[in-house]
Formats: sequence, C-alpha cells, structure tokens
Amino acid sequence: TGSTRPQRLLKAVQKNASRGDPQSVISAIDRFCHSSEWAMNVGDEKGVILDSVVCEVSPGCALELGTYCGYSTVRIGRLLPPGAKLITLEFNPDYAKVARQVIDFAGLQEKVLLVEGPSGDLIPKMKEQYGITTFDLVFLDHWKDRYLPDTKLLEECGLLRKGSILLADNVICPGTPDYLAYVRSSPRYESKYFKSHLEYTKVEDGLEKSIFLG
Ligand SMILES: O=C(NC/C=C/[C@H]1O[C@@H](n2cnc3c(NCCO)ncnc32)[C@H](O)[C@@H]1O)c1cc(-c2ccc(F)cc2)cc(O)c1O
Ligand SMILES: [Mg+2]
Repeated sequence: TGSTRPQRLLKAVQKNASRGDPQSVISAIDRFCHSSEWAMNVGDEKGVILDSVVCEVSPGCALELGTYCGYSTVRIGRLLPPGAKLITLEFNPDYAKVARQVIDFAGLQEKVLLVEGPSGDLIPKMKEQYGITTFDLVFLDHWKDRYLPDTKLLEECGLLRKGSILLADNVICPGTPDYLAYVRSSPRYESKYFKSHLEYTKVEDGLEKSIFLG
C-alpha cells in the first residue's frame, strides 16, 4: 500500500529540515507544498499574519482546532513565550501520528500538547482535565462548519475572557459564512479581516481576527 500525503510531507521534513529548528521545518513543508504536493497548511503567506498575531498576543495559553500535519502548530509553538502552552486538537489518528513527529522534530514537544479526539467532546473537558482557566488565543482551522458551534461551545464553557483572540483560517476559501456573520454581527466581538491568498495559490482567502469583549 502506498504512502499518504501527510506521510510524504513528514518524509520531506525528515530529509530537508534540521532537528530542533522549527523554522527549517516550516520551510521544508512550504517547499514540499510549492514544488511537490499542495496540502492544506495555513502556508507561508497567511502564516506571516498568524505569526504577527501570535507575537502581538504573546499567549500564555493557546488552543488550535485541527492540527492536520502540525504546520501551524509549529508556527505558533516556535513563537510562544517561555512557559506558555499550546493545546492542539486532532481527531484523525493518522494525521495525529504524523503531526506528533513533525512537532517533535521541531523540538517543540515541551510547549505543545496534542490531544486526539473531536473538539466537541474535548472543549468541555479543558478546565477539569487540562487545568485551563481561559485561552488567550484560539486558532480555528478544522472543518469549516464547526467553527461556529465550537466558538459557541468555548463561550459556554467559560474558556474565553475579555480580550481573548480568535483567529480563523479560510474565511473566504473554502469559506465559513455562518461563523463570519456571527463574529461580525455579535456585540460580543470586535472583528477584523486580513486579506491574503489560499496557501500556495493566487486564489483569494484570508484570516478573521476577532476579539472577545466578554
Ligand atoms: O478543509 C480544510 N481544513 C479542514 C481541516 C481539517 C483538519 O482538522 C481535523 N478536524 C476536523 N474537525 C475536527 C474536530 N471537530 C469537528 C468534528 O467533530 N476536532 C478535531 N479535529 C478536527 C481533521 O482531521 C484535519 O486534520 C481546508 C481546506 C482548504 C481547501 C481550499 C481550497 C480547495 F480547493 C481545497 C481545500 C484549505 C484550508 O486551509 C483548509 O484548512
Ligand atoms: Mg486552513
């Protein structure tokens, strides 16, 4: 049986990146996606916007919904302040297996906790099982029709505080219309669109940054 794209992406990291060097892992994945096979990583162009938000927020505690191969996990993890933690949720065991190896190769295993399972089940357990009070930053990049329900779940579970930042990928392509309408119309959010392009293409896409007002 042949290899999967995530497995081929991991091979490219192991071949072209340097162990313990997150930037080299990011570059190896971007090179793989530009020259060999497109993959649904946030990518280098939107990645720079993600980096700037992570640096601005400097989160003590961050959450990522949808790890996939761990590309954005490494982008976020490499910029966390000392002692800060990133929890990333992934329900596909094959993707989780690849992502763990990518995160470990980057040397970020102390800063990143990958939890396997569906976000709908795991979010309600964050306080009790993972000792979380609130998240300073949430990066949404999982199934697009789950952005809104999971945002409401985060609110209901008291996992957002005044000033918590939600950063959502793909609000144009593939698009997250219900989520976008919600954060842009709700008085509880201050929302801003960062225009960019779909990873590794010239197609328009962008990130929506929304501040929870409490
Ligand atoms: O579909 C896209 N992303 C989905 C990511 C899914 C990952 O997240 C995991 N996941 C999903 N739901 C949950 C969940 N909870 C919800 C279910 O219980 N809990 C935990 N993990 C979850 C999956 O297992 C995957 O690892 C996308 C598409 C394009 C695209 C654009 C243009 C094209 F032409 C083609 C594709 C571009 C992008 O940047 C994209 O992010
Ligand atoms: Mg995405």
